[in-house]
Amino acid sequence: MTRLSEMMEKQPRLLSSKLFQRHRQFEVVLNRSVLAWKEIERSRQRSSGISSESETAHSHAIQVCEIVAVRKSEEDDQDDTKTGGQKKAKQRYQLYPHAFTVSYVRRTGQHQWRCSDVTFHCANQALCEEWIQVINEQLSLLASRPKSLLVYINPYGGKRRGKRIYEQKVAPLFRRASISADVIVTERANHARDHLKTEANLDKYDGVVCVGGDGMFSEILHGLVTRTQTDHGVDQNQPDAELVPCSLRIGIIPAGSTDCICFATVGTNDPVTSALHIIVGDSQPMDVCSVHHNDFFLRYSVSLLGYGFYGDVLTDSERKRWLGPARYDLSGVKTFLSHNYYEGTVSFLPAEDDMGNPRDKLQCRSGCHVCQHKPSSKDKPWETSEEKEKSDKDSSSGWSVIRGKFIAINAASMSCACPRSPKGLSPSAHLADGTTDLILVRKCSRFDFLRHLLRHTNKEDQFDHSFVEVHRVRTFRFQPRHQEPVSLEDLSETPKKKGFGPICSGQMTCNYSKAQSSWTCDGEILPHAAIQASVQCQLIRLFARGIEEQQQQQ
Ligand SMILES: CCCCCCCCCCCCC/C=C/[C@@H](O)[C@H](CO)NC(=O)CCCCCCCCCCCCCCC
Ligand SMILES: Nc1ncnc2c1ncn2[C@@H]1O[C@H](COP(=O)(O)OP(=O)(O)OP(=O)(O)O)[C@@H](O)[C@H]1O
Ligand SMILES: [Ca+2]
Repeated sequence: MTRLSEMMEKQPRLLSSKLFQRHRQFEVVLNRSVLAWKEIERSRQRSSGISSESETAHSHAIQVCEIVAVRKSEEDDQDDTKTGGQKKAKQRYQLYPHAFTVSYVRRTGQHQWRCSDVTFHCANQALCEEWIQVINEQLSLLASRPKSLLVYINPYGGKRRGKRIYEQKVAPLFRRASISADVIVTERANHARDHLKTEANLDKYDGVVCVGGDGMFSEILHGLVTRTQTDHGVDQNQPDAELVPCSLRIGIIPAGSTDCICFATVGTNDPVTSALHIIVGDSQPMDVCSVHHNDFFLRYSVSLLGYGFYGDVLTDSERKRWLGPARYDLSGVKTFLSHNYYEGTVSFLPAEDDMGNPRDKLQCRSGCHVCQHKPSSKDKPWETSEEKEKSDKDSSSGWSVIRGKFIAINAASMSCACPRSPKGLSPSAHLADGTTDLILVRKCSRFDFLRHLLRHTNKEDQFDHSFVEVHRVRTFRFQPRHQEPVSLEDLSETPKKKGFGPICSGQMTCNYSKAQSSWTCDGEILPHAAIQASVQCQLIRLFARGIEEQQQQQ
């Protein structure tokens, strides 16, 4: 076949017909990108001088790429039967028994999507079949849509509703869109990760879906990234290794406690919305931060890598798993009252100036320009501030070094927006820019820290405090103080950690050598306090499109 005839073959056919919907006649047009229908009666009224006010209400357009499926209608598909007009529907069905139903994405506000149906009646069977065939031809040209998925369900995540959510809300939509799914209900923690790492035949699939929370997503991330590196002979233990991006996209059906990754990539944590993003084949690249201790790989992070406050909250909340999502609030209050601080040294390599900065109020949204701009060199540092203490070696290589007493050290590779904090830990962090926002909260009063925390829940700037600084970085290191060579002067200082009430209490004692917190890495506790973290730009892709700027109500 010649190239021209090949191209002709791939060109979708266009259609235009007069079809019926309810008791009205519509001009229905399908072109390359849009299916549109407009009521014929109303247009005539307009041309005869009668008000055309209601015309827009009766003219609709949907993007072909947002059509879920088309099928031959059953009698039940008649719109009027649902709205009580059974008699009319029956009459029309007898008059025009040949009908087809198009299922499509409808936006309902708050970034939520729903699957809606519209049914068109045709004058004859051939026309009806032609419409179904042409719409299906168009859908088959959408190459980014998955046909086959591997689904892992955590039956114990969040409020333990994962299985029900999948069976009742997601599986019917996948069936409607002719997506085949192999489902594995996990039997233990790390079941999904281990299966992906070694057993799963990934050639069969166009994507992997997890039904659960951020912990379950983390399992899929680790399974898929590790599998990809193994297949390509890349050693994850080398902090400088150039990791190979994963070819399969990941879908998240939210059914967990925090669902921060779903929330920050879709704008809501709603299972039906996520299922529809998978069906239409959306693709959102995402940064992954690799975390090492010396030359030993620890974990990957996509959301929050936190030491001090959040590390302590997570450590405490692990013992309260039975409480479900409320465990974070209880441990949060307890940790807040403990008011601990930790000493150490943070070194980081700042991102270039043109990568924006965490306080520029440029939020990462669908089609984000910052994320589309790929830096030419990873090593060009931005200018470092004078206040920072720098060793000769470090200043020459572009590293900034900050030594201090910190209540929290947080690295947010994405905004970390979630229902608890709708704008997130770093509202202007980007999903796929190859950087993480490093937030340092220095020792301050309880009252000041509370003011800072509260700003995560309102519109005020949580970085606008003298004790908070934030840097956009490509890589950073942390060294807790007690692991550094200790000078006599250091030893004469007071203990580095204070508790609430009795000074020696809880998980830590006043023992100087234990004055450390732990890192929480997307909700998992790391076994080492001294770490090195590097952002791997766009290592994975999700079935998402980022948060949409404007809600088009339909
Ligand atoms: C006064 C209200 C202040 C509210 C401040 C809320 C800030 C919340 C920021 C949430 C950031 C979540 C980042 C998500 C990370 C996920 O990868 C991870 C795995 O699911 N989840 C957590 O680490 C789970 C982290 C959960 C952290 C909950 C922290 C709750 C703090 C409550 C402090 C109460 C102080 C009360 C004083 C009277
Ligand atoms: N069958 C299982 N039994 C026990 N634990 C499991 C099972 N399957 C997965 N897990 C583990 O459960 C943990 C929590 O899962 P998930 O993220 O789905 O729910 P969650 O309640 O939101 O937790 P998180 O707050 O960590 O996001 C995960 O770390 C995962 O490894
Ligand atoms: Ca990022």
